[in-house]
Amino acid sequence: MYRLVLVRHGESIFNLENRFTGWTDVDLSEKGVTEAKEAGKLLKQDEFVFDVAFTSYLKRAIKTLDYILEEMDLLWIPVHKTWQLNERHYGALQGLSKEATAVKYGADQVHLWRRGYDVLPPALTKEDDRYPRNDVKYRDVSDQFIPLTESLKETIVRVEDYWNKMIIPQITAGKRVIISAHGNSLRALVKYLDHMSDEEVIDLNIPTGTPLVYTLDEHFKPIEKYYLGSDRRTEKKIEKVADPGKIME
Ligand SMILES: O=C(O)[C@@H](CO)OP(=O)(O)O
Repeated sequence: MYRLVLVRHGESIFNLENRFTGWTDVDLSEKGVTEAKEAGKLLKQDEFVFDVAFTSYLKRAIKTLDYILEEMDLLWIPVHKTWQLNERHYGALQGLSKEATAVKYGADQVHLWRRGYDVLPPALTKEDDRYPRNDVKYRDVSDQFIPLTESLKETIVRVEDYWNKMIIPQITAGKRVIISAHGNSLRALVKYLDHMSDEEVIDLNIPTGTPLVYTLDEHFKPIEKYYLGSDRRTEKKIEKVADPGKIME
């Protein structure tokens, strides 16, 4: 049996402003920092220990992990960073207000873009400043993997590939693993681990800064899964992610 902890970064500046984020490299808000530290405290209180950590190339996830590891006095453990755990790329929606987009295109369309399994948000052009090829972080990533937009289905392909090639070998070697990532890259991983259907994943929303603890059998089949901390708070956070600015009303 293995234990695995997944955590979505604490609230970011774009979460606070209710804007589409994707690969935009925004920082944590003040509340996000507090959430990350609280996640670390909860993990320490419940006597979790990690041998290795994985995160994305985006600072909101990296910093969340750092705050957690600092609380646990584990800043020394190896941390693997990868673009493959980045948030789902939101194409030309990145930076736009979710509320204004819902007013312009309708709440149903925005819901489809946000939660439709194989729905692609409008794509960037290669001339756009937001095109990740222009960002030094991705200089070693080959062109075929640099997105102009991404569906959850496509996000799953890169997350699943990294999980199988890089994370599973660590877990089977007996390492205790924590993964700090993003709302949709974690939806991708949870869908894969839980064998969720394409329909079920539409209603899956991952709360910010809340450790999700998995117990997996030797074939990586989940036996148990729960969020650390108060159920009520987690519920409220999930509701907020499902409907950030009450845009579906
Ligand atoms: O904007 C984003 O990148 C994500 C996560 O913050 O938002 P959503 O929950 O709308 O997919």
